Amino acid sequence: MVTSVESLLEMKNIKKSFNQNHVLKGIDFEVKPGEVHVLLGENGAGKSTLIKILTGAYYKDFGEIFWEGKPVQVHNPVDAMKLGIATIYQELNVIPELKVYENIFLGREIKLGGKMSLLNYKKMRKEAERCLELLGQSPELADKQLGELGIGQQQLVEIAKALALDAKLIIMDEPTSSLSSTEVEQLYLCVEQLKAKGIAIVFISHRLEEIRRMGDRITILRDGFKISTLPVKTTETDYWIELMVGRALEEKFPKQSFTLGKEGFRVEDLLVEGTSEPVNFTIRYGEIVGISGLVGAGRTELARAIFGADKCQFGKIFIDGIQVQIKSPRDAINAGIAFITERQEK
Ligand SMILES: Nc1ncnc2c1ncn2[C@@H]1O[C@H](COP(=O)(O)OP(=O)(O)OP(=O)(O)O)[C@@H](O)[C@H]1O
Repeated sequence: MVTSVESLLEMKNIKKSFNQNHVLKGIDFEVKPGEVHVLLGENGAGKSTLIKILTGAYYKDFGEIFWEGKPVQVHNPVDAMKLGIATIYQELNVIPELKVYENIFLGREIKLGGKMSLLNYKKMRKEAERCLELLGQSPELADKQLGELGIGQQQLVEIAKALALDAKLIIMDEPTSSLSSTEVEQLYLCVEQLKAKGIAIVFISHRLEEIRRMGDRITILRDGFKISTLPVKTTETDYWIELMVGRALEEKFPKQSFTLGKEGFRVEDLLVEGTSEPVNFTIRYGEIVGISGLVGAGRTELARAIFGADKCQFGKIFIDGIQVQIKSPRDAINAGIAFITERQEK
């Protein structure tokens, strides 16, 4: 008989409610060593709640968790850490003023022993170098001050921290949302190295090309139910989306012919706090204009300034060719501008 690869993690029939809100309604989720397992679902599908149960931030109402085939209880983050579960959050948990190796051992410093409890810097540095090398990084990185590194490298330091803890499963929650394209490539390479060492990765992402490139299997959640677990390579992206949203996709982008109207909105030399370059753009009636940039590039600040929620330092706004003064959201609403904000974190 051919036996399948043993599971690293099995979550069975996991249920969780917050008061009357049944968020997880009996989820099964399995991860094998050395695989990248993607969790996909619309906002509110229950991905974060499932992960928080796994990492000990929440406790399940019902269900079982098996780790390397044995039943386990994860009551708190320390339980998860002891099993070998590490999480890389979007907001990195690092101290810029410290060196890379000090960050890697933050809170778990290696002591020299003896009464003075002095720290064993040499050992920490050496161990940090080993973890960085496992990720394909230069060992010299261990001695750099963390604040001098870009976000991508800081994230790799978080992953090195997970390795120093002997993590067997690393959870990455939207890890590429703050990274430049070069940094994303570096993360892909690092994930390959982790996989080669048998470390499993649970990857939460909405970016379908990224899932296609990195994922081995994908589990799709919808409204607190597990809809399906599929191999990434042999299934179509449209099929994942259908399962995620719960309907067929014939109408994804219905063909339309459309003529754009005249200019309705114009921004001239708008200088927003925190950005160095003034912004200029126009929007015609019937047109959708996207504002793109990495996290921290000033996208939200620009939208807030246009809506009068933040002060802009300089610049002009025109509606139908007439300059308007927007000093508050009330001014913006009176001028016919509405603002749908990004989702508030709970
Ligand atoms: N601490 C909490 N108290 C009450 N309700 C909560 C809590 N945490 C999550 N929820 C609710 O659980 C549901 C699932 O949320 P969850 O964050 O797990 O979804 P998600 O799939 O991770 O979504 P997203 O992609 O937006 O992060 C939502 O309706 C949310 O409002």
